[in-house]
Amino acid sequence: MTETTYSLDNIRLRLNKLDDELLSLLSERRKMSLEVAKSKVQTAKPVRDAAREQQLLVKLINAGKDKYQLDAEYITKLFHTIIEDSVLLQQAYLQNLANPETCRKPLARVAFLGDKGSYSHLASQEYFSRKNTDLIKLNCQHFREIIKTVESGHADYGVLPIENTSSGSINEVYDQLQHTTLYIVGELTLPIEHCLVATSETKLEEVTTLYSHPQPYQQCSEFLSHLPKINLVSCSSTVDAMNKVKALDKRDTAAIGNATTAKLYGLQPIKGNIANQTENHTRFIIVARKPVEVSSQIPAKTTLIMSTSQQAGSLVSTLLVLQKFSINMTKLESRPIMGNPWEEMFYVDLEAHLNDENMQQALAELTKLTTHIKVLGCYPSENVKPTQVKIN
Ligand SMILES: O=C(O)C(=O)C[C@]1(C(=O)O)C=C[C@@H](O)C=C1
Repeated sequence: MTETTYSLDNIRLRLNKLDDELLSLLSERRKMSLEVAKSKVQTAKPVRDAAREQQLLVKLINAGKDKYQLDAEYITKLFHTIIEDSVLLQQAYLQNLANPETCRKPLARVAFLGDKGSYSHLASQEYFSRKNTDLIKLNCQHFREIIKTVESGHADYGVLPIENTSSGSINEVYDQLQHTTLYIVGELTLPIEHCLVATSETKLEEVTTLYSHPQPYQQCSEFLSHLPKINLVSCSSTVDAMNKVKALDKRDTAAIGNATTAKLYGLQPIKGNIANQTENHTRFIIVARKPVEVSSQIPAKTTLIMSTSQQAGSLVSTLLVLQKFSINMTKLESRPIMGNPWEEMFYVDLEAHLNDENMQQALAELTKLTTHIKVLGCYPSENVKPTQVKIN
């Protein structure tokens, strides 16, 4: 019996061709998503249609099982990504129609923390590429500088990390929002994949000095607790940390950062996946001098900042208003008010359009119950929650 010979070169050529066909089909699907968006402009239907997504996923899972021997989990994961892309594309189209002024700008000056390759830079690139906008990058050394650069008109937008799934809220950013005249106009969640990075010769056991921004350091605290002898040197950003490690070129020195960025700065990952949680994500907010209009066809978030009187139950009474108007709160954060010891400012993220009737009524009631209240912004929710399907 003759054995089949498998030529790797030949298989790779066939794979290349097939992958190219997949790309072409994905591009075709994107064009259709845009046609759907145009049809939804005419019919005023919401972008998201959970029933249609259910139907689609069930049909695909069954076809995968019966016709193609593809398992349900694989198909679900793949199509959650495809549908997320379709939703975000449609949202971007509708947002451009709702904001013709900004839509006409193919270039935006964007202020963010750190240099090329910092997580804030990656977030800025992803956010603005979805909007088909090229960036003029304005690197900043700290959060206050980002806010000031936008407030003064030197930048159109600022990108700020606001919370992380491992280390929680970024207090410094919340404190900056207390006094700014800027509005939140968008959000983006970025997966953060921390590695220990160093020069190519460095071994993990040799590392005694770690350069890091405090945030990644906190997010990797469990891994770092197993390296008790390590000394931390605090840096202004992950890129700053990598630059310093590269310049020192010492075998006992490492930084925390992203593997792709490390290569950009001549370093290598020596240990991957070092964050406390495998699902390590950071949510960024985008700030600008003018608020945005949010299309009523897409899910929106509204962020409020408020302070209540120092009486028992005063915070509870504000939360009851949200319950009364069926408004879902996705985050509540409290921060001290500078100069007023023991007084707190509350930041509230709501799943609501500012212009909705129930939101307006809730706002009117909240205004009576609070000593200070301000809308920090109403913006498209870019967190596309995957539709769950029951697989038998
Ligand atoms: O069919 C629609 O209504 C679409 O918007 C398209 C689509 C998809 O990409 O398949 C995207 C979002 C909806 O939630 C459902 C399906």
